[in-house]
Amino acid sequence: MPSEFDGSFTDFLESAPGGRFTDWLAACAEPYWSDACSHPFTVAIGDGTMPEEAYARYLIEDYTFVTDLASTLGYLVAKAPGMPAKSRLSGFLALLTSEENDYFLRSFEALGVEPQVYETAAQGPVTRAFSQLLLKSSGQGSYAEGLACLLCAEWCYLTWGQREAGKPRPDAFYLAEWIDLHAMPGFEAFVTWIRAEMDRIGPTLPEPEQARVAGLFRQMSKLEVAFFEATWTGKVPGPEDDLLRT
Ligand SMILES: Cc1ncc(CN)c(N)n1
Repeated sequence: MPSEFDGSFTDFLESAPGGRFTDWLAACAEPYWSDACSHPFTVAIGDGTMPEEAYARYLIEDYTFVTDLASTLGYLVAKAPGMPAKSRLSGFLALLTSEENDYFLRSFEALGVEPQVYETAAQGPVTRAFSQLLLKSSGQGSYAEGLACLLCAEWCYLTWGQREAGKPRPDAFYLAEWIDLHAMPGFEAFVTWIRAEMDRIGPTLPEPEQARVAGLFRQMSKLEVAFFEATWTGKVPGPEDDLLRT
């Protein structure tokens, strides 16, 4: 778990010479970053204690999130500076809209969630806040801002996915495959690439832009916690909830 930090990247380098820009982002997002990666919902995916009802609730919300994530990737493909980055991002977009989409459809069927439910599901307040942040950052913000949001979402899932992959797989295929999708070598390679891309670009940004990028990563981490919390407990947070505040 990174220690909490609230200084600039230059300050961070003074305390951790040679430190990575992405390590600074994670440290600035504490405690939310670690809370997201270790949320009880993620542990229950791997240890076979996940209630079906909570997982169905999660998948319905997450399908709307992943739909907006696909649009986010479209914006990032357009903004990426050259072919190597466009190729990485579009490769992941292809995976999301094929293999991962297929995973959702098979899981909905197994859990008895009808197409009209997941195709027309209204987003709850957390997913709405997520979508606004993702789509605004990648559509109206800079490449670095959109990339910071993508990094947080995928790095968090790689972190818990790899941890849970160290245990025997649960019986339900929808839990076992969700772990595999987030622990497989191709996914790890993609997250390693996003980190390297952010580590390359981040240090070249002016300080106010670095701070904006760190703020987005922190807000995304907060929303990852709120998302797990809402699907785990079934409680819908109101506007007064700290996790929804920017
Ligand atoms: C909320 C959320 N965050 C991240 C991921 C990983 N793509 C996801 N499926 N859902």
